[in-house]
Amino acid sequence: MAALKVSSVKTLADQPNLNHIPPAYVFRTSSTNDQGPEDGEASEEPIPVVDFSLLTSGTPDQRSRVVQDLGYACQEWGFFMVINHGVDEGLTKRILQGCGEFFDLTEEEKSEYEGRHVLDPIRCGTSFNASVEEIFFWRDYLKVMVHPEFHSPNKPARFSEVLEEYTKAVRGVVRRLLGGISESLGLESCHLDRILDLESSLQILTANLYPPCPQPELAMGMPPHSDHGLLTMLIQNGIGGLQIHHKGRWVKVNAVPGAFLVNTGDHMEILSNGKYGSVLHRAVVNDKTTRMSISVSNGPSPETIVSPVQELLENGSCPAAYIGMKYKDYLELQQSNKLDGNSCLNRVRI
Ligand SMILES: O=C(O)CCC(=O)C(=O)O
Ligand SMILES: [Fe+2]
Repeated sequence: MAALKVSSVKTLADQPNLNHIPPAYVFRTSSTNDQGPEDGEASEEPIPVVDFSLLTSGTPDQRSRVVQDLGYACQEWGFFMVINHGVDEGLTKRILQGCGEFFDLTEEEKSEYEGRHVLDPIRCGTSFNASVEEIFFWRDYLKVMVHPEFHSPNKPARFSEVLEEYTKAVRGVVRRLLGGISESLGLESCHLDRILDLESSLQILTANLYPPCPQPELAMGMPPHSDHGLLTMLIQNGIGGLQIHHKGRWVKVNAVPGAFLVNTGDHMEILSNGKYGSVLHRAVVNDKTTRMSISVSNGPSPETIVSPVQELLENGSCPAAYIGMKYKDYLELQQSNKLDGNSCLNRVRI
């Protein structure tokens, strides 16, 4: 029997006089709300900031300080903001606008990109994996694989040029950051680039749309999860909602305007043998404004088998804590299941 199609949250939120969310969207009940640190009120704390310009053109001293900052941010937080990254502000505006226009296409136009399989290069839909979920998230999405092979929906007009330009610029920043992170692990700066075959890195852009929700305290935009890949680079339309899990608490991310919000992914945890843990994060919704975020996941090449870096295992004195798995296979496993914490990592933990 064909699965029942779940309509977009955008369509739902556009209904006049929507005062309640349908029961299928109730993620939290008042009895599970604010119960302890797992679901408690999010706090505000200063989050690590990395000045990218010092990594690329600072003095040797400044550079080594940034490498240290990166190591600290990856080890203690799994999250940091990147400022002075050199990606043109106009380009960032255009990609946000282009993704907004994609969500504004008619349902019929968008249905061309629904996708049948989780590894289809272009997919749009609602929630995370509506075919296996009982509770839906207050989120619509567009996912596009942009590297090593470039794909793009052919609407809206000129979207594909902006998509290509933006994701290429992000790849440049990611490669330099990974060079710094490689050094922070005591490796040569090109080490990760080489063993992960970053020339053919798999890069996926995901646009997330969170329309205003009449009962934001009951719904969830994206539940707690970790990302596949090495680094996820996120921007948003000026509206907050991202929270990260830090030392047992949820921390609200108050973004520095123009900064990239960067989090470590599962494959960073695997290759660093657990030193740089993949951070849990979630997106909450609000009842006033549509929030949009664009996350770009950056992984190794699809064929790379990711396992802990040999040099970090210190000749057997520190045993590998993860088995190797091909990145493409891990991705398929993660995308085919429900979004549930970092449960996919358990499949490769020894
Ligand atoms: O919208 C956000 O802030 C988070 C999005 C996210 O976690 C993702 O796309 O993986
Ligand atoms: Fe995420």
